[in-house]
Amino acid sequence: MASSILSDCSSARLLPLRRALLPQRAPRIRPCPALASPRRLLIAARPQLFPRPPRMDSVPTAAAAASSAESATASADASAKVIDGKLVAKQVREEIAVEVTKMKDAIGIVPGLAVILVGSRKDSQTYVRNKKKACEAVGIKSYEVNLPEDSSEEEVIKHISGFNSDPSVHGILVQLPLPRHMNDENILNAVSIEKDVDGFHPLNIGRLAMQGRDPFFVPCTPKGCMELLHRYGVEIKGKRAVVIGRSNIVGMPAALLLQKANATVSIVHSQTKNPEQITRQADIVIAAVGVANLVRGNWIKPGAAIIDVGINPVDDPESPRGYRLVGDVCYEEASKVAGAITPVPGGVGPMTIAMLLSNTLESAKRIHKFK
Ligand SMILES: NC(=O)C1=CN([C@@H]2O[C@H](COP(=O)(O)OP(=O)(O)OC[C@H]3O[C@@H](n4cnc5c(N)ncnc54)[C@H](OP(=O)(O)O)[C@@H]3O)[C@@H](O)[C@H]2O)C=CC1
Ligand SMILES: Nc1nc(=O)c2c([nH]1)NC[C@@H]1CN(c3ccc(C(=O)N[C@@H](CCC(=O)O)C(=O)O)cc3)C=[N+]21
Repeated sequence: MASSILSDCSSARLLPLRRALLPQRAPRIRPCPALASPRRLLIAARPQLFPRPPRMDSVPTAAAAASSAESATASADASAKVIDGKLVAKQVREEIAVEVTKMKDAIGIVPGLAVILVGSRKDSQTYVRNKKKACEAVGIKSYEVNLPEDSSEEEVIKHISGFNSDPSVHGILVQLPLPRHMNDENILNAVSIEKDVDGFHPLNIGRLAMQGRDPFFVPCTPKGCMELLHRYGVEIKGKRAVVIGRSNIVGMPAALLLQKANATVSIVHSQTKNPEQITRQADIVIAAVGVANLVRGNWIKPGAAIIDVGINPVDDPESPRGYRLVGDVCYEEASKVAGAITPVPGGVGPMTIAMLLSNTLESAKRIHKFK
């Protein structure tokens, strides 16, 4: 039966349609062996992960965060706390909306975000549309430029330069991936670091990596992961963390942030031997790979906090879209072992957009010296 096959982490299939939409990434999905029974022993041994209530002391926050932790659910045999990114992102957006209004009333400035999209990938168009909607909802002004797939680097850079010198724009985002003929580095380098709300400029990444320096902006997805850990009261200092994936936009900055927060960090990548064994030592796992259900239940230390960044479309004839999204972590298995876990969808994704709004507000405040 299709539905039971799809609920099994071992047999979800990457959607062929989406395969065509992901030219820079080969389809990656792990057929997994049947569940081994010893994992069940781990469940009994699961220690207490959350000795204290969730903290709410970082990005603008509200009492609602407490209710997010309280609303964390546990299904019949899945006992991990659900880290509800959708709910936290909503709270963050509400807090940003308040700040935007305050700023507008006090100094007449409305934060502005410019998004540049090159080409016509359906997934990128959807992301850009969602970003625009999110901006509108909190009162941030959005500017959008759509360029054809065969545009030159110079054309893209011309638009970036225009936004760099436009005082109504406080944040600039170039949607990735760019067409193959373009050099990402040349383009990302052209964004003024003061407006680099994605945090992808090499100088921002360099500052993130250095002791005693701070970047202008922290990349949105890793920032969202950290925010979820903070808001759910997951202790980071002195803990062992494993980041699976080392991309410039997620894995690498996530590892830097965990390290800055005083975790002891290991990075697992495509050439790592024994990734299961390394991951099993972690109190905190951030998975950012792009392989559906790569991380199985037996990779996880009982009680660990799992942040699943992966967004992988898999066939689902029962879903209206014909596919559904799953993470890099086999949720079904992991939620029986972990102490807390983000779902996909509804985990890190909505936080990425919320952090983009947060970075745009932060930029406008900094540029206009508004506290
Ligand atoms: N939720 C959100 O907001 C966001 C979600 N994403 C999703 O996160 C996932 C990762 O994205 P991104 O970082 O851009 O992907 P990349 O393809 O750029 O990087 C993937 C990383 O995973 C590593 N990797 C690949 N295969 C394995 C494996 N079998 N075992 C261990 N490591 C492996 C690669 O290693 P190596 O370096 O050796 O090649 C690489 O470092 C995707 O599913 C993407 O859609 C991305 C951005 C935002
Ligand atoms: N310059 C740039 N900055 C980015 O931050 C960037 C990018 N390029 N290119 C693509 C990736 C991917 N990304 C996501 C954002 C939101 C969701 C998201 O909201 N996902 C929903 C599901 C959405 C759905 O149902 O389709 C969720 O996980 O709940 C996912 C992925 C940002 N990225």
